[in-house]
Amino acid sequence: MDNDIERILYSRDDIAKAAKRLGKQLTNDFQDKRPIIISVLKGAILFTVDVIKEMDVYAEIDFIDVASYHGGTQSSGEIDLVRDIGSDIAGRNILIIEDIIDTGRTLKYLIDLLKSRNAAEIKVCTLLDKEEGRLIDVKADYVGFSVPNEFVVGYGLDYQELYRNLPYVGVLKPSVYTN
Ligand SMILES: O=P(O)(O)OC[C@H]1O[C@H](OP(=O)(O)OP(=O)(O)O)[C@H](O)[C@@H]1O
Ligand code: HPA
Ligand SMILES: [Mg+2]
Repeated sequence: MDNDIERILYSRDDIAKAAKRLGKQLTNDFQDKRPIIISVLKGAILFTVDVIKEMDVYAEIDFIDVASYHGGTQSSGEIDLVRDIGSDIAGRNILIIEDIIDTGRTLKYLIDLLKSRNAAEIKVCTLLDKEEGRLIDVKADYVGFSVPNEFVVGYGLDYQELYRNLPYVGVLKPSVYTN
C-alpha cells in the first residue's frame, strides 16, 4: 500500500500525540457530563479507539454509520444513514467523533439529526479538518490537524474501501484514482 502514497502527512507518532493532546482536553471538558460518544463509521473507527483511551471520564459509546462518498474522491452530496445509534440522546451531552470534516455535509446532517432528537449539547472532535473543502459552514470544537485540500487516505480514511488500515494519514497518488 505504501507505494500508492505520494507523501505522509501525519505519522503514527504524530497521531498518537494528537490523540493524547485531545484526550486531555476532552477529559477536562467532559468531567461530570457523562457524555454519549458517537463515533461516525466507518472512517472514525481507528481515531475513536485511540482517543477514547485517552479520556478519563465516565462515557457511553455508540456508533452511527453514514456514507456519502461511496468509495470515491467526491461527496455524492447525499448522506445515506446506513446504521443508526441505539441510544436515547434526549437531554444528553453528545461528543461526535469524526475522522475528517471536508465539505461539512456529513457533520451538518449529524448535528441536525441529533438536534431533532433533543440532545442537550453537541460537541465535535475530528482528527482532520479540511477547511478549504468546506461548502457548508460547520466547525469542530476539537481538531487534530488542519489538512490541505488534497485527497487523503489511511488511519480510517478510504479510497474504494481500501487503505483504512494504514497506520498513518497520507496523500493518495492521483495516478491511483485518475486512470
Ligand atoms: O465533510 P464531508 O464532505 O461530508 O466528508 C466527511 C465525511 O466523509 C467521509 O465518510 P464517507 O462517506 O466516505 O463514509 P466512510 O466513513 O464509511 O468512508 C468521512 O469519514 C466523513 O464522515
Ligand atoms: O480526503 C478524504 N479522503 C477520504 N475520505 C474523505 N471523505 C471526505 N474527504 C476525504
Ligand atoms: Mg469514505
